[in-house]
Amino acid sequence: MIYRNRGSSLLIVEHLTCAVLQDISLTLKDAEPVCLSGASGSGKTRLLRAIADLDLNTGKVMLDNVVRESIDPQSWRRKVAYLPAESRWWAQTVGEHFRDPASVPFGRLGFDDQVKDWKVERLSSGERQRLAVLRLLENQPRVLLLDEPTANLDAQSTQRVETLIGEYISQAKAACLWVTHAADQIRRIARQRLLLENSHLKPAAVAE
Ligand SMILES: Nc1ncnc2c1ncn2[C@@H]1O[C@H](COP(=O)(O)OP(=O)(O)OP(=O)(O)O)[C@@H](O)[C@H]1O
Repeated sequence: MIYRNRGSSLLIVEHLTCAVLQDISLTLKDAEPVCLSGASGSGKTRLLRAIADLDLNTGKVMLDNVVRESIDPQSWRRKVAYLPAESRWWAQTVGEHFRDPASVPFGRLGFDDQVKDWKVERLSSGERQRLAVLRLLENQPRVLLLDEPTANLDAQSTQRVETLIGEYISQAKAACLWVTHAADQIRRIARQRLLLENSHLKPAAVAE
């Protein structure tokens, strides 16, 4: 991945509290992906969902120094975008889930352009995962909250996703919090690593 500059603080979370986490603070800088790890059930998904304001939570969250409360919830969720581990699909065909399918770089994640005519019901879990990444990026988020985005992918697809997201983060000067357990992936992509343990977030070494 190519990272041009050292980033500046883009998303600031202070004293975030939700159903399963208390008093979590963190800062995400632009163009500096942060990997988040932690045991199963430690609250990684809950943390991402709380930052995206998808679950009830309290605390101060700021994007570009603007507090979350002053941005309407729909815009907030577009700017601070959560990619769930299992994506949701509601229309019949893939293309219907994109605003402008003709401009989506399907080829970057190994699809040809006919994929937009595919029925959603035929998609494998890995195809869903790759298409969900493209759908997320189409909204040009400022912050990417990624919940194990390559969990179902082979090595080549994983590399394609890492490269596409890395380029997006660099070019758009976006921030990224990426949940992963894979040590090799953390070494490839992380500028910083956080570990969620006993409801506390602590820094961890990128290479172990
Ligand atoms: N709405 C909720 N209210 C209360 N507890 C919840 C709620 N949703 C999930 N939990 C519990 O909170 C804990 C953290 O869940 P979460 O999904 O964030 O874990 P995780 O770290 O993402 O785990 P995994 O790596 O297995 O996906 C779990 O014990 C889960 O059962």
